[in-house]
Amino acid sequence: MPLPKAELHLHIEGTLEPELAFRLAARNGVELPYADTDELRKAYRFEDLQSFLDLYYQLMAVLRTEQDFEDLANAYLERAAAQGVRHAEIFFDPQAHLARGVGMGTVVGGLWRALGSSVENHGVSTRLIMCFLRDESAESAMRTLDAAKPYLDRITGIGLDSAEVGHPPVKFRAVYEAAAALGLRRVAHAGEEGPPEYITEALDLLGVERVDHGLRCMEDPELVARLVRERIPLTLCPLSNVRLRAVDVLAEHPLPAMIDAGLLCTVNSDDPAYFGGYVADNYHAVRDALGLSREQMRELARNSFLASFLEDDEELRARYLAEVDAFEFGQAHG
Ligand SMILES: Nc1ncnc2[nH]cnc12
Ligand SMILES: [Zn+2]
Repeated sequence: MPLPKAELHLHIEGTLEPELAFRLAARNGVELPYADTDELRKAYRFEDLQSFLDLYYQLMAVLRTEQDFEDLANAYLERAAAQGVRHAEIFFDPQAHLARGVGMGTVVGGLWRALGSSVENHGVSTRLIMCFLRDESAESAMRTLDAAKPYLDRITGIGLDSAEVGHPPVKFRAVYEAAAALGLRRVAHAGEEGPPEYITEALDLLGVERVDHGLRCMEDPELVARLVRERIPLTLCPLSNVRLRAVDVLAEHPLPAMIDAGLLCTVNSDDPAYFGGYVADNYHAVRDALGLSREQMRELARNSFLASFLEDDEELRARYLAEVDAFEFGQAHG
């Protein structure tokens, strides 16, 4: 049995495995510029965030109907459950679909058909977080928030993703204010490729409660001290960082230094279909490459539930935390 955990940084479109991509392409009459799944997999060599995003947006062309989004989410939830995920806060990128003529109702409706029955079907509780693409305009983000208004009963929060450098958080101040007024929780990618100042901006100008990645905070000791003091969770994605060259090799990942600094670190998979592993694979990879102890692994799992948006169900959070505390590690821990 795997260590119970929450996954807090997971792009549902990044769970599109090559086999499912080809199945949906055939179902929808979409032609992919790859002969087969092997040839597609060979394209999974990335230089940086942008080279990954190019493929990530290209493959989304196969997602067209509610059924497609439901199938995508169910495939993820099934894999996540097998990896010990008890709770998942799932990102989606509506602008990437709206731009292709796929409506908000199709995306949210399809995802919800899987998420709404996930506790019964997979034993995984879920929340949905709508991300804005930071390389699109602030006006487009505001229009997207408007388009989401009929669906806010199913959307817990907002996030900010896509190409980071050159698109500082300040650009989205107004839309974050509007989202906060609607009662939405706020997170943002910051400090993945962008500088530590973007993390500070996300905190001060967007009011984020969690920072996605936040890796580059380590370049600014004062920022680290603040993140520790304010107990701001970071959703780290170690295999993603290696694949997108934010770190050279896993053995050089700053996770141990971040834990030692007292940061509230969590481990997540980001876009597991593209980066070579789901969330337990990330836990195991850092355990092996960085020599994390059993108690550090348990702490990461505890942190994932502490950092989750379960304020509306503290009983459930307490139950998950008790599961982590009671977990008995096997030979290969975690
Ligand atoms: N790692 C990542 N960073 C920014 N945007 C993303 N969209 C999907 N994965 C992402
Ligand atoms: Zn991400």
